[in-house]
Amino acid sequence: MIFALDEELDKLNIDEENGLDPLEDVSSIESDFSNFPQEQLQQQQQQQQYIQPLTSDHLNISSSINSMRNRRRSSVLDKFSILSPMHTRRVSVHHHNNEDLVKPELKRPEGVSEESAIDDDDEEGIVTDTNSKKISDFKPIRVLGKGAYGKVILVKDQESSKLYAMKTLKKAEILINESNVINLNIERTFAERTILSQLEHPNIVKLFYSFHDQNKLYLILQYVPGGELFYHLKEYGTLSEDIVSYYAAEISCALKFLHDKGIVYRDLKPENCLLNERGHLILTDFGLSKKAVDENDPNNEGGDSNEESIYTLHSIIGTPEYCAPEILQGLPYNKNCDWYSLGCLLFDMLIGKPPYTGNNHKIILNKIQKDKQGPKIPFYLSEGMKDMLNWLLKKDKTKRWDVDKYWKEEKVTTNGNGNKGKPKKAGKQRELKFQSHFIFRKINWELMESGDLQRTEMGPIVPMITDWELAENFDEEFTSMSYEDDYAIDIPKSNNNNNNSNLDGTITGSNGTDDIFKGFSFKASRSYLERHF
Ligand SMILES: Nc1ncnc2c1ncn2[C@@H]1O[C@H](COP(=O)(O)OP(=O)(O)OP(=O)(O)O)[C@@H](O)[C@H]1O
Repeated sequence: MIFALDEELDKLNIDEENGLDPLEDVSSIESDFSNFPQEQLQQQQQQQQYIQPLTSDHLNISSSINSMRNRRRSSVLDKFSILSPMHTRRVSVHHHNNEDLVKPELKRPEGVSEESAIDDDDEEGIVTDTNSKKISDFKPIRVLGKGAYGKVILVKDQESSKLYAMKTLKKAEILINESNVINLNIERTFAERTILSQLEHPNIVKLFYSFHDQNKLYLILQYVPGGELFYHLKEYGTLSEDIVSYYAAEISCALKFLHDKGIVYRDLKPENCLLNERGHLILTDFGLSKKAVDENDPNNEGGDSNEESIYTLHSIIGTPEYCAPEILQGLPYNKNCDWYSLGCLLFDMLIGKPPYTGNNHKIILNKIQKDKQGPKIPFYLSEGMKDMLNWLLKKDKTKRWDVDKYWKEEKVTTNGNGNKGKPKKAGKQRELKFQSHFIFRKINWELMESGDLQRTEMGPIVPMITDWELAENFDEEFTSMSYEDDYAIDIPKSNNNNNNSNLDGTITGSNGTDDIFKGFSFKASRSYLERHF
């Protein structure tokens, strides 16, 4: 369901309902933490190298909040019936009869070849649709989660006994939709496989294989056994500032990495943040991510006019409670929207709900617009945290912290006069370097950015795992589900009965989907597989 928000979310406005207002307006807080003594920071960092593993003191148990926390899925394209501003890709809201359905011209997204791999330096890196893995290579164990187009199942490689998370997507669900959404669905499906096949980052889920058969598409992903951050938030209610700062740093590293590659993530929310066995945060679900054209790239010769620039994306997409206001308004946006979503996620972790909630995007947008001074932030948060939230949650994107630009202090910090370069605020844009912010005083950015920290240290919440196959950190709502429907091995129908299927599962024929999913299969290079297992 698209932008379908649980009505229960409104009930989370417990403070308003009870006449209590623990929130204060801190929009005027623009304190500059650049003056925090650096030596003291470094000393602190050395002493307390990383944040200590979780103790009960770290957790602000809030049963009233956690009992009401509701899952917000699925985040797909919004169907804007009322708002239809300029630059908005309009998506129809009414249902068609089959006869009325105008079959769109289906096309594989630009840039997706029939063969692909992470490296081409070893021959295993290149696969075609016919020699990739197949469903029968994996034994299903249990369901881990459920998305818009299928389930995510914990599977075991029959040959190696390694565990993976297998994301299944039903072709019919992708294709049987309102006609003008189909191409966007296909684009979304390919985007996830293409983007993930090109990434390698310690805080981003790894894709090892992808393939398809007659009815489904499969992504064989790294199994992240610690479950969703959502699951842990549901358990604990809210988290301490130390823990939140740690996750903020890990998510920021992943977002910055994506942005540097021209990718906007667009779907940051606790359901898409998983914890690995060491308690580090792993971003998953790249179905809404977009690799956009860099207008400044001299190699970009204009290209397809349908391509959206990284500087100006228009699709209305995401989960409204974590969406930047410009997206909700249907205005052009850029990678800066991910930093607003980070603000919403931090707010949620600290307070128990995102800054604005409501039954639909319009209610949320109204609330954002009504709140001239920005969201109300509780008085009990530290000044540093208030400052961070305030700068990320600026509704005017031109005033929002441009984290990509002001990411970190360059190595040489002296200006022409030999004075130490001092971060400053100029006009309305914040020029303080993100990594130097007070809330990150305990983070060793160098280790984190290199991935060494994730390899050698535990994160702040180390999930309880007695047996990886039990998937103990996943909601029973999912683990108790049947996987029969999503795992069924398709027996391709023979070619001479006009049923449009080939032995490799690709569809050919006159059903309008000719070869549309061809090129979906992928196998990571041998070196990549060896590095991660
Ligand atoms: N690599 C993984 N390891 C463990 N669990 C996973 C993994 N990937 C996904 N999951 C689980 O499955 C759930 C659904 O996965 P995902 O968000 O990728 O599906 P989706 O179809 O894109 O969902 P949505 O429709 O909500 O966007 C996740 O929230 C998570 O609980």
